Amino acid sequence: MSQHIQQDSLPSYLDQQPAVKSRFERLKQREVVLEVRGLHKIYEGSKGKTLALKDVSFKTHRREFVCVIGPSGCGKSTLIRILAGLESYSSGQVLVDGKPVNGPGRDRGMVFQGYTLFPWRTVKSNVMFGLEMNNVSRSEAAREVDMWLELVGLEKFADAYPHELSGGMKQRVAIARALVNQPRILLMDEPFGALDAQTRARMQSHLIDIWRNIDITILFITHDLDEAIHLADRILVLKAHPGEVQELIEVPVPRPRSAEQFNSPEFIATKARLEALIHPPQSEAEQLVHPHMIRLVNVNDNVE
Ligand SMILES: Nc1ncnc2c1ncn2[C@@H]1O[C@H](COP(=O)(O)OP(=O)(O)OP(=O)(O)O)[C@@H](O)[C@H]1O
Repeated sequence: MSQHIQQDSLPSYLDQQPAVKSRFERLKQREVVLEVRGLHKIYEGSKGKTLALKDVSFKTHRREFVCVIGPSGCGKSTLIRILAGLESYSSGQVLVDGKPVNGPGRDRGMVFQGYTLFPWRTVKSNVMFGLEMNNVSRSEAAREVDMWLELVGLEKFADAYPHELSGGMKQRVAIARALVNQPRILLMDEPFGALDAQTRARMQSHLIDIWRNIDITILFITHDLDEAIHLADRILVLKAHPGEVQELIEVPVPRPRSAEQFNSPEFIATKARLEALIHPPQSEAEQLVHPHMIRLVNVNDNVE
């Protein structure tokens, strides 16, 4: 497919091929695993109150892959921390399988951007941690851990320590650790944000493989529009100040997904829509506002 598809010859991101359309119809008939209703979050800080989330509502169906994107400060991390039960909310409801979320629970696994492994524990012992917390017997835990390490392709590194692993491998351990409790939802906050481009692409396909093979619903935060389109069934687009739902986009790119699709008309049309939502053209007045640049040190040479 040509890299240079003219914007005006693009299909609409709302157009869906029959296979994509029927997949969404089936998806919407699956049970709702996560429901967020009228969620508000107000932070009270030294500078007064910040309305971080305003009336956020959406539903996620079983085995759906939802990505959340939006400009910096739109409340993505606040949202995922509330869903994980790590942050309180001011009003609204968060329901997992119809039950209100009041704190962290086994039904939700979490993977963060930073490497959050315990450096003094081996890979196996890191993955076992979640099971120990839930009082699973050692023999059962060992069996479970072996299975999950195999799923993320790290069985040969079971006895390695985190400092012996690459960034991608550490995130695979973090994924195994989140999945070992067999949660209903995997909450991922920019999990591949610190990886180099090649490792990131490999981790994306790996995550798709895992998701296809197990009964898991994924909510994945990213800044990267390509990543969101490549991974998601639907993309929740938030806007900032206050963080509100702008649109919930059904990604028209067929599955199975592959790197070749990055240049397909559906992909490009979806990306153009996301860009228009996230980086709307600046008004003339806004364009005129430049930060005041001051020269802090004496420099004589001209760099241009
Ligand atoms: N603990 C806090 N106290 C006060 N305000 C906060 C706190 N945490 C976040 N905020 C504010 O809430 C809003 C949403 O922040 P949040 O970190 O959730 O956004 P984000 O979309 O994840 O940002 P980024 O993409 O830059 O990580 C911002 O205006 C932020 O300044």
